[in-house]
Amino acid sequence: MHATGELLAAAAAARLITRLVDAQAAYGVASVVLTGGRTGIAVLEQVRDSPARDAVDWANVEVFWGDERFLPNGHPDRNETQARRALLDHVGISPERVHAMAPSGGRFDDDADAAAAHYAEVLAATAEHSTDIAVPHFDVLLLGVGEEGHTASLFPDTPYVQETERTVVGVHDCPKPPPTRVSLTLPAIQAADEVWLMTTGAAKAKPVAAALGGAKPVDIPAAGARGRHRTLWLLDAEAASALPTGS
Ligand SMILES: O=C1O[C@H](COP(=O)(O)O)[C@@H](O)[C@H](O)[C@H]1O
Repeated sequence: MHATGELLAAAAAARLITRLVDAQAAYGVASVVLTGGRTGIAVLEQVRDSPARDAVDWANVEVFWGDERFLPNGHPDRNETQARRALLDHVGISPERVHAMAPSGGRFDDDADAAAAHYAEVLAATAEHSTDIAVPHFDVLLLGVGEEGHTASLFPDTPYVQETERTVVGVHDCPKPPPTRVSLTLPAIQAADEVWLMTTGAAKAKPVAAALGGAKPVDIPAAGARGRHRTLWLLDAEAASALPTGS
């Protein structure tokens, strides 16, 4: 737990740099799944501004997204646009290693389900053969948490959070704008080696306490986000304020 959101973002950025360096030492290429949201983007800005930033060989980082707001290419609210501005435009990423989810108005026009099916194919194309789910090896998958407990674009009490077959879904009628999104499903998220849930602010205290208190994913989707080897909650004091003392 960190005293402020700013400290949390700086600490998470330092962890992320280390995780990517370690993954590159082990495999040559590291892979990260990015999140949108205020905290997720603040972490990327901190990576950008870190003196340790170029300890990472950015040309050998595969970049994916956990969810996307289904908006036109370059829209300021797209998670991709924000991640590019915060970090990707500032480091020597290989364009072919950046796997963004499709925008609306392009190849798939307004069909978010088709965009999701295409992203599932992108993931399957480099899937690990050692697992039974068609996604690549993800070293670290970053997530935010919404006020009602959503994570990626999986909202409570929806069929999307209960999906067991598909790795990517088009998400409709979201309670938080924009209403149409594309999201990894919980099985895809759970295939990552490490899942880091990062959030700040008093409005997140209740969903954080519920998720860590054993809520069902259908009620609090963040409760279902777990990594194969590690699940890390990175919180500021306000977001941690409803947790039992000593946790
Ligand atoms: O819309 C989204 O919101 C969540 C949480 O965002 P925050 O601003 O409350 O931190 C984020 O995790 C997700 O990627 C994004 O699409």
